[in-house]
Amino acid sequence: MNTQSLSTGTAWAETGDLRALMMRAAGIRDAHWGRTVTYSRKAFVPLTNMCRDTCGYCTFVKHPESPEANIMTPEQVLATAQKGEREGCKELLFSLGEKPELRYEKARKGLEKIGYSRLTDYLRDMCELVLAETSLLPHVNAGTLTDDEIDVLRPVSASMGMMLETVSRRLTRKGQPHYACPDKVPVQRLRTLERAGQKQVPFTTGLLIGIGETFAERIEALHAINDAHARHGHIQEVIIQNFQRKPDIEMANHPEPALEDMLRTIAAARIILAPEISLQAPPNLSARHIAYLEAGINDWGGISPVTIDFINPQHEWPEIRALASSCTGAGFDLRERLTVYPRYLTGDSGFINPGVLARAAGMAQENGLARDQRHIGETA
Ligand SMILES: O=c1nc2n(C[C@H](O)[C@H](O)[C@H](O)CO)c3cc(O)ccc3cc-2c(=O)[nH]1
Ligand SMILES: C[C@H]1O[C@@H](n2cnc3c(N)ncnc32)[C@H](O)[C@@H]1O
Ligand code: MET
Ligand code: SF4
Repeated sequence: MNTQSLSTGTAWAETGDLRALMMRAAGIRDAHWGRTVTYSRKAFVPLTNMCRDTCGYCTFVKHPESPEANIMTPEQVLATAQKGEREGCKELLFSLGEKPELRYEKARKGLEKIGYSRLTDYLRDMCELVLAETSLLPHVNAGTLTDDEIDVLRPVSASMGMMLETVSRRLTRKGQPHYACPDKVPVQRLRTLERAGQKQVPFTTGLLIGIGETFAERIEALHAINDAHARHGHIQEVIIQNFQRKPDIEMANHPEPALEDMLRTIAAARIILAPEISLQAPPNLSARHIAYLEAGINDWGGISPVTIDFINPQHEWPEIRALASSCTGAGFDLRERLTVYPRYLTGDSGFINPGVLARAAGMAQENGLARDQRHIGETA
């Protein structure tokens, strides 16, 4: 816990000298993670774009009446997974809308047609299919989860995640991005974080920057994440994601966060969070990724050689070799990692279902990812 932030409010990060702040954060990163920056080679499966929420920034979601609304078939899921496998992916990222069947008759019918009454059960079976038919490790990003949903998904996934995004209740009011989004009520997000910890799921979370939150609210969110981690040890990584403007969203005219704002938030995150929590910012969202390294990140998240980023489709993934050479230019080695971090892969960690753990630990050993991840130049 950073006591300075508690005793002097947020001015130390919000208005203090930016260079000094970044250097302090980079020092913490260097001490724990060295000059290595990682990524996970993944294939992306947007299992469904139907969702009971209507976040003002989301371009991914489609109304069930829209001709673009869909649920991927098992054949489509498997085809994407196999394509990923052929390209050397080790992670299968399921990212999807939340509980559409609870709001829309049409979504309920769509699920019924394929034999399910609940999206989570279909997701579970698709994770199982990927485990049975490919070598990939499923990572589940399905938003808020109940105790029961975590129990259902835990045996068939290596790790899970949910962006906390914000702790601001103000953003759920009319006219705000989280208005009428039951899964974006901060207390529900915080409960999911806590449940994942209680159930020992290696967990990814993060902040969405620039949707109307104050700097103080970001600091509050970082402390909430760190406190949950202090209780359970389950937070493997925190993503600092900038809001991306797109023409087809409610927030089409909302400004994107400035680079300085991102850098201050990244540095504050590195200072507040326990050092073993990996700090991630997406490379495809900004041409400014070198500055993110200088502000203290050590990870780029999942990068796909086979699928587009369905959440921010206007941005292409950086070609992995090109990213490697720009990292080298900045004094960093780009290395691959698994979706789940090495500290959860010991037999007695208590995290991860034993079958999936055995597979992940085997993959880590085989590929030299158990500790110090493999250098990109040796793999490509
Ligand atoms: O390509 C993306 N991957 C996203 N990922 C995936 C992430 O890049 C990697 O899959 C994880 O780092 C695990 O390796 C998320 C995972 C979560 O658990 C929670 C939120 C996200 C958000 C994104 C995202 O916006 N775009
Ligand atoms: C998977 C994650 O993607 C994030 N997400 C959704 N829409 C956007 C956007 N326009 N810009 C940046 N991030 C976004 C949400 O925070 C979600 O949790
Ligand atoms: N619906 C989930 C969330 O918002 C995950 C994917 S968002 C495209 O957290
Ligand atoms: S961001 Fe996630 S929860 Fe919000 S509308 Fe999009 S899919 Fe649904």
